[in-house]
Amino acid sequence: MTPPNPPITQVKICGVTQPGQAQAIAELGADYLGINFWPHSKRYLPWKTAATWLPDLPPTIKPVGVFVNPDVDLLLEIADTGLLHAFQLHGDESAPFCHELQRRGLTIIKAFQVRNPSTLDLVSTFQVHDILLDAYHPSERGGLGHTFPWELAQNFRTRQPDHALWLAGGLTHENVNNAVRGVRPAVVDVASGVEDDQPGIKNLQKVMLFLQSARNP
Ligand SMILES: O=C(O)c1ccccc1N[C@@H]1O[C@H](COP(=O)(O)O)[C@@H](O)[C@H]1O
Repeated sequence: MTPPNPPITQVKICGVTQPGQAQAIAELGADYLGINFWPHSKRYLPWKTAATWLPDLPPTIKPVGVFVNPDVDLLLEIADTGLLHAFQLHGDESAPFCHELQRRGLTIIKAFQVRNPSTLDLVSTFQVHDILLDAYHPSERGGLGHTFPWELAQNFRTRQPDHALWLAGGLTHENVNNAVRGVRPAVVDVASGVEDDQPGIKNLQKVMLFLQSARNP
């Protein structure tokens, strides 16, 4: 379980598609590696492909699968392999759906797009320890590089201190410093902010700068 208040904010680099880049990101010291298993994502990687190289990653980096409205049987099949540390859900998954997966032993990170303060009321109906807050978009599911008002994330931290807050949405090496100082999330999560113009291909220099800025706020 992710500690709600780690001494240093942890970092997740998300939407990695190449094993060589995954290795390099692990060596740079990222805490979590996100792989996107949603077929409509620009960063999609089929599970069967990821499963061939996930076992080669060093144990210092924890692989997280990103899903949108996944099929339960697929999740359980993947969970049985033991190759993923956690399941990040970016769709309309209900509270009972998440609770049932947790009952079956899966670690769930439930993502919410923060539209306004009432989003946080919805979050409080989920008994899920790890909560990810991302920017709102009327039709897209994530990975867009948009920020949202971080005061709302700060309010969430104050109101729900026992949750591990994962902060996402438009983070870059230039703004993550302020985000960490202002919000004090357990984890910061970035996809597009460490890329140039090819989704799924990371700029390792940006990854390094992001790690430095997140850890030295
Ligand atoms: O990255 C994607 O393509 C994606 C698609 C569908 C759901 C989530 C996705 N990524 C997650 O979106 C947020 C924000 O990403 P960004 O840094 O603003 O590009 C992050 O949690 C990613 O893991």
